[in-house]
Parts: sequence; structure tokens; C-alpha cells
Amino acid sequence: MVVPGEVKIGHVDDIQELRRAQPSVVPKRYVREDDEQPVRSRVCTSLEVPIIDMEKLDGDHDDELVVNHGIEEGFLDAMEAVTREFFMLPLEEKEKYPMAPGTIQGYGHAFVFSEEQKLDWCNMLALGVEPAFIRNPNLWPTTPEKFSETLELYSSKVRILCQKLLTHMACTLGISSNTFNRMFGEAVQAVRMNYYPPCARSDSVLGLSSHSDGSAITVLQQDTACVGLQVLKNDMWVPVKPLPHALVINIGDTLEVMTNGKYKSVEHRAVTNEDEERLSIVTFYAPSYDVVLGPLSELVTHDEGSKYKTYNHGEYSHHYVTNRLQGKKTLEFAKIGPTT
Ligand SMILES: O=C(O)CCC(=O)C(=O)O
Ligand SMILES: [Fe+2]
Repeated sequence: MVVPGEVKIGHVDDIQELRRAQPSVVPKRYVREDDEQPVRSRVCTSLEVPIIDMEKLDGDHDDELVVNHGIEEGFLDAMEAVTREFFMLPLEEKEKYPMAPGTIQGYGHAFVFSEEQKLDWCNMLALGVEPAFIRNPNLWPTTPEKFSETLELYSSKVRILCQKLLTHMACTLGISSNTFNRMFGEAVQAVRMNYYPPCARSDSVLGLSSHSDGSAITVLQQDTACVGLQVLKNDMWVPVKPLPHALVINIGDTLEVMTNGKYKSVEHRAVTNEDEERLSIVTFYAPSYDVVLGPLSELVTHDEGSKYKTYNHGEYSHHYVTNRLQGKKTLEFAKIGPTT
């Protein structure tokens, strides 16, 4: 078991500083083994992620882009601007909000548990937002001045969007429209801002390791400078081309479990670019920690039976944040029977 404070992860560089000091140097700890290297993996550029218009929503995919989502474009720009401004601050300023090894809030590197582990080419700022008790106010940046206020408003808008999406999803599954929102209780909402500096070895480095999110759904905002997010489909990585002001919606593990696999959590990763930096703002929306969940009985057919256990969501979250990102491995926690 991982005990924060006892985790030995060695020295982990700040990527922006590393890049600034020696733009062409990429330490070995970032260079991936063969099959994980972007240059060696199968990338499919002919497939595209479906675009869902919230005004005519009928999607049933594991990830999609939403437009007409109800969050004003100017406000998305404002959120992106304060986030970028934060990452551009001098390191001493950002280090006022340190992410302690083995924890997941603050500025630093989440999901690093050993000195041997390959590292991601990104700087992160991660914050718990709702309910209030998961917040650590000391880790909320006071510079830029408008940061907290903007994040607070952004989160309330994204929360409404998540609730709407879950209502639509329940309808597409033929179950009562408020099923998810009722079950989730005081839903947990957290945000992670990822800043990926350019990387001289973008062919063999990952911005963020392959994973599925532990959430029910994830709302991802990305800048339009370049492509970085890739989703796994039929064993091929499909780049998700940014569309101005569209939000990417990913299905997380919790929805896969609750729908008994009718929705699948999407495996995804971020790659870096040789000349371009990239920014993403990612909101994770999940049930309250005390919720006990499993496949919804309405969605378990007699033939298939339950494919996942029933468990306490807080335990799943703990399991998720105390293991490194490794494809959909974390979901094995919830699976019944032989794992694949
Ligand atoms: O930056 C991206 O596009 C991916 C971010 C992501 O998957 C995450 O933060 O969980
Ligand atoms: Fe993710």
C-alpha cells in the first residue's frame, strides 16, 4: 500500500525548467520502451471522434466532442488564459503549491510511485473542487489573481453540463433519466490542468501515459495549437483533433461498471509535439465517495450476468490514485472473473 510521505520517487524534474535549460536533452527516464513509443504505435488518422451537438444529443460512444454545450466561448477562453498564465509563472511561484509524493493535489507530478518508473513529459496542477471538504485551499493559486474565481465558476458550469450528459445517457440506456444524478449524491469533482512543453524526442516520449479515467465522465478542454490527445480504438491510436470551443467527453471506469459494460471507459494518452506546447484542462466527475455502486440491475441481462463487482466508490478512487497509470489496468479491481 502506498503511504504518502513514504513514497520514494527520486528527483522528478519540472519539465518546463528542463526544457528551458537544455531544449534538446530528454533524460532516459522519459524515453519509453519500444511498444509505448508514439513512433512505433499504430496511429489511425482516418478515424475521427464523433461530434455531438448538445442541442440534438443522441450519442452512444465512449468518447466524443460536444458542441453547443452551454458554456460561453469567451468563458472557456478566460479559463484557458488563467491556466496558461499560471503555468508561465516562475517556478518558485508555482512551487508554493507543491504536490507531495503519493498525493494528487497541487503542482507537480501525480501517479509517480517509484524511481524506476518512466515519467510523463508534462507539468500538472490538480485540485479537488467539490464537495468542499475535498478542497485544499492552500493549494489554490492566488496568482493569477482571477484564477480561483474563474475556476470556481468554470467548475459550476461544467458540473451542470455533466449532470445534463448523465441525464441523456440514462435516457439512451432506457433507464430513468435521473438514475445517475440521484445515485451520485454529492458528486465529486476534481480538475487537472496539464501543460505539455515541446519535446525534442516527441517520437518516443509520452505527455501522459495511457490510461482510462476513474471518473464517471470527464470533460476535457484543450487548446487548438496542436493535436496531443489520442484515444485507443480497435488497437489503434486515434488523434482527437481540437475543434475550437468544443469539449471532449470521455467515459470513465465508473460508468463502464454501472452500465455493466454497455458504455466502455476510453483508454487514452497524450503525446507531445516537437515545436508546440499544449494545454488541457480536465474535469473529472464522479459519485460521492460513500456511494456503493455496481452494475445497475436494469442493465444486467440474465445471459450476461454482472461483469463487475459492487463496491464502495471511495475504495475505487483510493485504488486508482495509488497506482500508476497503465492502460485500463485499474479497472481490474472491479471485474468479476478472469481478467483479460
Ligand atoms: O491532455 C490530454 O489531452 C489528456 C489529459 C488526460 O487524459 C487526463 O488528465 O486524465
Ligand atoms: Fe485522462
